[in-house]
Amino acid sequence: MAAVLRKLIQGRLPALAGVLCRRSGNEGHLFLNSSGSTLMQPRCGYSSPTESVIVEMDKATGVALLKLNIPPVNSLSLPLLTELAIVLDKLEMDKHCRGLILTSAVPNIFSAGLNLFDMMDKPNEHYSEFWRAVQEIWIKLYGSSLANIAAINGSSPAGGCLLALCSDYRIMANNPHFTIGLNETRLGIVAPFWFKDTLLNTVGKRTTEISLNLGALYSPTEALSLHLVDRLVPETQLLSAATEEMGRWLQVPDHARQITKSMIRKSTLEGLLNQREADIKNFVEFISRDSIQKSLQFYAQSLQKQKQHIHPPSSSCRQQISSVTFARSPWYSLIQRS
Ligand SMILES: CCCCCCCCCCC/C=C/C(=O)SCCNC(=O)CCNC(=O)[C@H](O)C(C)(C)COP(=O)(O)OP(=O)(O)OC[C@H]1O[C@@H](n2cnc3c(N)ncnc32)[C@H](O)[C@@H]1OP(=O)(O)O
Repeated sequence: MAAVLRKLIQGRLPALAGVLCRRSGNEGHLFLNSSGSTLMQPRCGYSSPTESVIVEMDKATGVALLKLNIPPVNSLSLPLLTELAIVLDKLEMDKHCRGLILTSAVPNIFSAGLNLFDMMDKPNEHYSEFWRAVQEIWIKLYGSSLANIAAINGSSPAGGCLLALCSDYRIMANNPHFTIGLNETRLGIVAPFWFKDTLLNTVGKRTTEISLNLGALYSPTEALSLHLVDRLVPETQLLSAATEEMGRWLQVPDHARQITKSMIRKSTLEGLLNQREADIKNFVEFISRDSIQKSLQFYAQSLQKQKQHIHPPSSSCRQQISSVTFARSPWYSLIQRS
């Protein structure tokens, strides 16, 4: 079974594998730049603010801390997804790496989900390439043989929530301004079946039904009560809590944990692996419809407008606006009763 998981992961993006550069003089740190070309060039200074995926490897424990670093909101664009795929391959192939903690280097945002502009006003070839990259990340993360903990240090809508759902365990910073959930229907789009399956496997059918249909975004406290996340901690303790939790997962022999994980996730993974091309075709057909494009444009504009109403838009104020707009969910009480 572990071999099945490994096979799922290896052999994808083979041309890109192995091009990570290791920072000389700072052992165990991998840094990638959002420009594909720089990936090929070993560099000695990596403190530029344009680093989009940062990996800090603790060689003593074999735990990699992976930080998404694309301000302002860590939206999952095609270049970011491509880089992330390379990093995940590299970590999977590193025999010393046993665990992965996924978090964000951007204050208050874990990830804003898929980059809206990769789904708007583009040729079908772009949609197709973009969706393949989204699939790839899900396959790698959901099928990862590593113990994987999400340290959710900010808002995490839609694709951001999906990233967190791929982990084995989710710890969220207990900040009432943060929200998490699959809110796709609020944008006039539809979460594909494998987003749905990932949520279903985590929170069960009734909560999935209500959450997905209504596009609900939850506060950390709500998310905990629905088992969308496993634990809340004060923001300042998030990384230490994730590290401590990782210790618990790494006490289990890797092969036993990997085979168990594979047994539980294999059929869900195969659901997509067996029909990737059809899923890409569906996505392209759906996203290129005029009505869907209009919905996305309207939504993207509404994000802009929220800011225009406030002068000047302090970051704490903007955070509150987003929370009020998307998070307060009257349907939450329905779930509580169900
Ligand atoms: C038959 C069925 C077939 C089905 C086939 C499949 C169908 C399609 C499936 C598609 C699945 C989609 C998944 C997704 O992930 S869609 C993305 C959803 N994301 C969101 O809804 C989040 C939107 N953003 C926010 O709510 C807030 O930005 C956030 C709470 C994350 C942060 O708030 P804050 O106030 O701090 O920041 P701003 O809102 O001011 O944003 C700053 C700038 O960032 C831009 N932005 C925000 N989110 C995105 C994004 N997702 N993509 C690109 N850009 C984004 C925002 O516009 C601001 O830009 P400017 O500074 O230029 O104004």
